[in-house]
Amino acid sequence: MVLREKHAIMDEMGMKRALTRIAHEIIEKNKGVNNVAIIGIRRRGGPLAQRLALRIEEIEGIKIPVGILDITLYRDDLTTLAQQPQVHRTEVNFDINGKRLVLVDDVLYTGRTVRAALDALIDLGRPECIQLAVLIDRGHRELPIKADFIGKNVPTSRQENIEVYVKELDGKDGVVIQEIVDS
Ligand SMILES: O=P(O)(O)OC[C@H]1O[C@H](OP(=O)(O)OP(=O)(O)O)[C@H](O)[C@@H]1O
Ligand SMILES: O=c1cc[nH]c(=O)[nH]1
Repeated sequence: MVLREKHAIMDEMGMKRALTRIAHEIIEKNKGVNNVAIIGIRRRGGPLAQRLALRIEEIEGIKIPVGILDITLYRDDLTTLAQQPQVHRTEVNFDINGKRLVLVDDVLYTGRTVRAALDALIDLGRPECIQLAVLIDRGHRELPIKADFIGKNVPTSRQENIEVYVKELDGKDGVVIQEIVDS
């Protein structure tokens, strides 16, 4: 896929502010964070989940459990993936039964990744509820999935791609919109 960068839609400060707002919204919606845990979807949902947990700890003074979910084996395009799927470890080292879970990802597009994540979570236990936080909602849903917490709504065409950069994996923070020149 050949991509041409069009413009930046969020810089480092914008990302920080969006995550701080989402942290406040999570606390408000759950009336505190006593029974709340955060789970990021690999890969970029992981660092975003860690940052949200840190922000919540700064605000509420409570350390909440954080996990990372690998959904590779639950994807509905597994049989059509060009390369062999790379399976990484799911790192959820706490009991999700009865927890109020916040699932975190960088981009929400068709909703298929979140669908797969829900499948993976249900295999781990029975949380009290699952909420969804995403940094970018770019529309074009193909499944009945909706985010509870959104950093930024970005209307896109299908000829575009959203790329989220996080310091932990990419050495910088930011979000850019790219044009798919050739698929
Ligand atoms: O709503 P969807 O249509 O499922 O799209 C959203 C997903 O797509 C991206 O992951 P991708 O599969 O591109 O892998 P990546 O995390 O390596 O970028 C992104 O990180 C989301 O997880
Ligand atoms: O634009 C998109 C669509 C899916 N996943 C991304 O990371 N970006």
